[in-house]
Amino acid sequence: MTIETKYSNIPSIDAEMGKKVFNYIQTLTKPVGSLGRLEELAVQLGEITSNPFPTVTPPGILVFAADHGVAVEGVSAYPKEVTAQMVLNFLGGGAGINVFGRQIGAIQRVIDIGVASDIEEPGVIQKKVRYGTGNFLVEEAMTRNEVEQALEIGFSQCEEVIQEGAKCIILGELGIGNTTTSSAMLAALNGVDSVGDLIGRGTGISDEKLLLKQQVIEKALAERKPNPSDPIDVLSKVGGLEIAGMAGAMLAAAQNRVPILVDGFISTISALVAKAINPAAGDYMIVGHRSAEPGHLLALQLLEKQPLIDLGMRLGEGTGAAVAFPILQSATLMIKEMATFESAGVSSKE
Ligand SMILES: O=C(O)c1ccc[n+]([C@@H]2O[C@H](COP(=O)([O-])O)[C@@H](O)[C@H]2O)c1
Ligand SMILES: Cc1cc2nc[nH]c2cc1C
Repeated sequence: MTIETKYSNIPSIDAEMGKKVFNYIQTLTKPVGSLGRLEELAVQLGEITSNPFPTVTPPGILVFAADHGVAVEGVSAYPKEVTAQMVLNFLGGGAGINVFGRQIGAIQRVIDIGVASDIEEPGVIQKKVRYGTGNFLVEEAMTRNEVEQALEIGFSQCEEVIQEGAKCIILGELGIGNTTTSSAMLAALNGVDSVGDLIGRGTGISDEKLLLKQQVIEKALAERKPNPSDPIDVLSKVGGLEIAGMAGAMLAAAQNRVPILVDGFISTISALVAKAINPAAGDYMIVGHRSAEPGHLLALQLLEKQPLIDLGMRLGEGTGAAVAFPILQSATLMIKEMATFESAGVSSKE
C-alpha cells in the first residue's frame, strides 16, 4: 500500500456546518464582524468538528523527541545530550511546555521516537525507531521504512490521546539540530538548493556557525538530492524522526476531525509533510504562532496559513501553540455563551 493510500481516509470539512455557525454568529450581541478573526476561527472549528458548538478542551499535547546525526557538524548552540536531558526535564514537569500545558489543562505526553541514548525513566513513551538519524551530510538520515514507522507511531499516539478525550491536538518536539533538518527539508520541499533565506540561529548560534549551517545544508542537498514531490524521500534523505512522528499525528487528528494547532518552524515542516501526503489535512490546521526562526515565514506561505500570535518565541516543544490556545478557546466560548439579540432583548442593526 502506498503512503498516500494508507493516509487517504481524511473526511472533507463540513462546509454546511461552517455556514450554520457563520449565520448563528450574526445573531450574537455585537456589531456585525466585530470579533474579527475569532469569528473566522469559530466557523473553521465548526467546519472541522462538524459541530455547531465546537469545543477544544481539553487539548492534547504530544511532544516527540529525537536526535539528529547532523548535530555532529556543530550546527547547534547546545550539545546533542540536551535532547535526552530535556526529556527528563519534561518528565519532572519543568519544561516550558509543561508550564503552559498545565495552564491550559492539557493532556501531555512525551514520546522517545529516536533519542540517541536510552531513557530509562518511567513516564516516557518508548517508541524509539533508531538511535538518532544518520548525519545527512554523509549518508541518508534514515530508510524509507523507518520514515513509515515514525509516521505510524505518530498516528497511533495521536489516536490514543484523542481516545483519552483530547479535543484539539498540539504537536511539539525536542531535537538538538532540528532547525538544520527543518531548513534542509523546507528547501527540498520547495525545490530550491540555496538556503540563505531559510536558515536561522535556532537555539542561538554565532555568525560563524550560521555560515557553517548554510554550507552543511547546501552540500547535503547536492549530495542527497531529495525528490521535492516525494515527502517520504525528503524525510528519509534529510529529515528527522520527530518531524515524521508529528506529521503522522497530524494525519490522525485530521482523520478524526480534531483541530490541529500547529506550533513553530519544525512543527510547520511536519504540517507541510502531512499536507503533501494528504492535502485534505491542511483544512484541519490552525497555526498558533509565528516563530522567530526566519524560515518559518516561507513555511507558512507554503502552508497558506496566518499565525494567530507573534511573540518572538523560538523554543519549540509546542509552546507557541499552547500560548495561542486560549484564543481558540475564546472562539468556542463566543458561540457557546454569548447572548443573541433576541435572547437579550437588544435592538439589531437598523
Ligand atoms: O519551533 C521553533 O520554531 C524553534 C526554533 C528554534 C529552536 N527550536 C528548538 O531548539 C532546538 C533546535 O535548535 P538547533 O539550534 O539545535 O537546531 C529544538 O529542540 C527545537 O525544539 C524551535
Ligand atoms: C534548554 C533547551 C530547551 C529546549 N526545548 C526545545 N529545544 C530546546 C533546546 C534547549 C537548548
